[in-house]
Amino acid sequence: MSQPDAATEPADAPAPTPFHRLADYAAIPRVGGLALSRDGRLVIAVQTLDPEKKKWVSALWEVDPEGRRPAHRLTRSAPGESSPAWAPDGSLLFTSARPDPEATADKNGEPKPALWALPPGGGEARLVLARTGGVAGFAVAADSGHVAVLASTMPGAADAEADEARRKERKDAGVSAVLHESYPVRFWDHDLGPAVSHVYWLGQVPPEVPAGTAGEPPELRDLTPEAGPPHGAGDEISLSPDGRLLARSEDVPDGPAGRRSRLVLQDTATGETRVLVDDPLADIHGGAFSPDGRSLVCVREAMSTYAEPPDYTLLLVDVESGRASDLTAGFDRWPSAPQFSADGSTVYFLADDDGRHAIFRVDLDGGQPVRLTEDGAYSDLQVARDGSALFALRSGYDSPAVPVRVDPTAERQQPVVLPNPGTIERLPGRLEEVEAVAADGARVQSWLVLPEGASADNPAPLLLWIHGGPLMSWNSWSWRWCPWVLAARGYAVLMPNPALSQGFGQDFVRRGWGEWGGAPYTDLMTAVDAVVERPDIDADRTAAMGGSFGGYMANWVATQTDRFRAIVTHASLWDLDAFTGTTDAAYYWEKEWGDPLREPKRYEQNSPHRFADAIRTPMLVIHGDKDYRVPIGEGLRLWYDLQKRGVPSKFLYFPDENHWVLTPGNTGVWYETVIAFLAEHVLGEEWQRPELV
Ligand SMILES: CC(=O)N[C@@H](C)C(=O)N[C@@H](C)C(=O)N[C@@H](C)C(=O)O
Repeated sequence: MSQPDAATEPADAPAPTPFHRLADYAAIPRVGGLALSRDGRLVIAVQTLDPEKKKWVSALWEVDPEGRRPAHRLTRSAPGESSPAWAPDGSLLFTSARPDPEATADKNGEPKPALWALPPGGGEARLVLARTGGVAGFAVAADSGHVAVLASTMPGAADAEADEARRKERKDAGVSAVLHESYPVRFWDHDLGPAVSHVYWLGQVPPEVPAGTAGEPPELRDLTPEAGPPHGAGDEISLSPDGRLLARSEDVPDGPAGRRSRLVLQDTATGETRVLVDDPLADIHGGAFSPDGRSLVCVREAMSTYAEPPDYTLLLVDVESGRASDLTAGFDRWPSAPQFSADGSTVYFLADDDGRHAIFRVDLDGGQPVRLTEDGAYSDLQVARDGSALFALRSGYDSPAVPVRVDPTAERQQPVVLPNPGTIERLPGRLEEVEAVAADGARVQSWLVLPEGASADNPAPLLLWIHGGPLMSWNSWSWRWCPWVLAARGYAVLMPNPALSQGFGQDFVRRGWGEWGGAPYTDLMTAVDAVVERPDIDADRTAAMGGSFGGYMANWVATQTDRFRAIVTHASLWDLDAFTGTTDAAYYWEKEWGDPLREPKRYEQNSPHRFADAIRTPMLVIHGDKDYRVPIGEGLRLWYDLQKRGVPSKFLYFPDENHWVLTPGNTGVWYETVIAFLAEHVLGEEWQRPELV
């Protein structure tokens, strides 16, 4: 079954859906980030293409929480606006690299994000705070309106001037080198050091000065003057409602080359710091204050070991004594992003559950968590101050993220979608949930996207898409890996959640722990075996693809079976030993796999490169040079190993992309190349080399 690619049709012919043409796909508005004010105003961040179509730019839109009026745009600037948060007086704070006569530009000429405020009644936004290294984030105290900011600062710089002078000195001397004395040195897509993040106390947002008057730059007090490499003061902060306390996750050494995080509390008036939760066997993340400021709820991640995967629970912590109790004991899911209810008697949180990322509620006086939402994946959870509603972003394979209103008392509900610019009117096919049973009896849940017209008379070619992580699951919309772009070209897309996937219980994770080539692989094959039995699927025309861990698995699939006609592998792990020493956080992986020199077993049994001779399937290798999570060496070595063996293969290389592909142009050629490669090998069409690569 093959459908014409609208890209080859006359440009003025209407495409049936925005997924048929990559240019239309790139132009769909993308909702991300939601903030609720204390008087119930709701704002979302919406990304759209800039006029040159070179990048996506975010703007803030106001959404009607009652769902009666259409959303309207609040901000407009070329660099865009993001990270919205309301102050109690109704002004809207956000970060933006938009120009301002008084804003400090980065001395390399790149404007950096600064803190801005939109007045309560609307009008012109004004600059609140600019730093040479930019404002990386901020927190607002819910009742008092005090503000703390995160800003990267050069070592030893006592104030903004010294920070700027040190940056200039390096620039003038032509120095970009960093001397490290502790591990790690990189994180996902950026280098660590020499500047590290500090937390500054801004206090109340300074009042607006009359037009034409130069206001004094606000005075900042460094709450973390001792912040040092590699991660400085961290990047997760929250303020108590009265602004008197600041909670943050602080990164500390864990063995000679490892890190873990603990929860610290600071008095914002004196800067005095005390460790609130510190557990040598766990990472402590986040920390949301109760409405009365007396408790905090945070996430405890029991660190993994060679024998056991990590496990997560919610801790309720008494601010005064530091006493912590487990709020979700016995709950066989991994809770995250907790928030107190308006009256402080309940905690709402998110957790992967059975191919969904649902909202849950747990009462402080005991009882098991209750799932509030039926389908979809939720994020950006916000609690209305009067307790009447929850607001969040909801996505799924049926919809990209859109703002929704959720009833805090109802169970397994479908939320009310609020008018917004990101709703998709029509998808090019339909979504089904399917399941299969593995040899050991485990249930393997999958999402199956079917193209329009797939039937027994017209069976669709099948694409197995493998998720990353691996401790994640397919449950939410992804612009990066969108099955509907492939469905619009006639493919059915199978997205299984094999062993190691989250949301199916701890035993399901254990089935694959340290044995990536075992149950995770066989579960995927079980899912494919079940789906190719369907009359609307063409069992002879199949391909497999995945990114990151999904890329590892795509490589592993290539070494284990010739059943697929083509394999696409993006940002993939190829040689597990080489990967472990060069990824940004080696200690994370060594917990599961062991030290490669002392405990080589898991590397030997699971590293795809050791089985390279078995590969017969044509492969498309994709990698970004700036990927510090799965370093480029993995892609280069894989490509060389394929070429050396004469395996039909191509290498789509992105010199300036990282673990993700972030620009519209590169995203376009990513999809175009994948589509062309699949068309050649799966559909038997002639190879069409994408023009621009
Ligand atoms: C510290 C760490 O490595 N964490 C993992 C979640 C991770 O980054 N895994 C990658 C190999 C991966 O698969 N990434 C996923 C999240 C992706 O989709 O890029």
